[in-house]
Amino acid sequence: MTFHLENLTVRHLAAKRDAAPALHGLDLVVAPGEQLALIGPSGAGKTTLLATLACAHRPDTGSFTVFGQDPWSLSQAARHRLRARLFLAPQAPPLPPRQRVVTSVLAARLPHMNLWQAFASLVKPGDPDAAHAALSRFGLGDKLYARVDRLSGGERQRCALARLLLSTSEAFLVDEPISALDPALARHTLGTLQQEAASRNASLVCSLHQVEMARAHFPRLVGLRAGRIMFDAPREQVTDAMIAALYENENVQPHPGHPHESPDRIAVGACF
Ligand SMILES: Nc1ncnc2c1ncn2[C@@H]1O[C@H](COP(=O)(O)OP(=O)(O)OP(=O)(O)O)[C@@H](O)[C@H]1O
Repeated sequence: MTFHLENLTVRHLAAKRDAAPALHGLDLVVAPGEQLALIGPSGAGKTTLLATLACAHRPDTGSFTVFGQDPWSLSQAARHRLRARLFLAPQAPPLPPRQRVVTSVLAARLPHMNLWQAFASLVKPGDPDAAHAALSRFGLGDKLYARVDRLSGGERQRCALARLLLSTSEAFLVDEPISALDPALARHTLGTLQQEAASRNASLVCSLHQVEMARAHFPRLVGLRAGRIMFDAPREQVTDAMIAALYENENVQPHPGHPHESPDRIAVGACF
């Protein structure tokens, strides 16, 4: 199995001692090549679960294995090697702003370079053709030599995903990859991720706020709410009622304006 979680509880280090854990008693098994979408309201624990799978959060209790190994019983060096088999794509990728896109994408190969090769690749990109091919699959072939800080939010997200194509990872953990994309690009991006995962039999765990996209694209849906798994089922078995229960009472109430702030006053204030 790629991931095996039993009764896993995870608490953020920065959380108050009496705060509820971010994840409670989770049971989850993900096989090689399996593709699943994590859905659930804001704060449900999707990002925490992805980071836990990526061995970035140490669970409080329960059992957790990645490729059959408990990462937290390994030495730091062994855990680092295990992590190199996983690719975590965060929602806001921390790409160095002044770097060229080509250098940023080729950084996916740094774990396999010695110090000298790594330094040389920062000065002169080693394999721009590979970076170009990866970017092209996300529709960004023309951005090869652009600076990262001149990309739009959606382009930056896809630039980070292009790194995934150059990695040798066996599991992809992707946090809201389409949050900044229009519907056509979103479909294309999910399709590319899924194709890549299928071609290397990698597991794909992807968090999404777009429930209909999750239902349309992923064979298995895991619904998280308040840190607990509400359902884990093939998409055919996920009903509208289950989705409604997952998001129940999550509608945000509009913020009441101050009584003296008429829209006119706010608009005038905005002009000055
Ligand atoms: N670094 C942190 N320190 C303390 N608590 C945190 C931290 N990060 C997240 N949390 C808390 O953990 C819980 C789960 O957060 P998480 O970011 O995993 O949710 P999410 O489902 O990914 O939300 P969203 O859809 O808004 O991204 C929330 O209650 C959140 O406030």
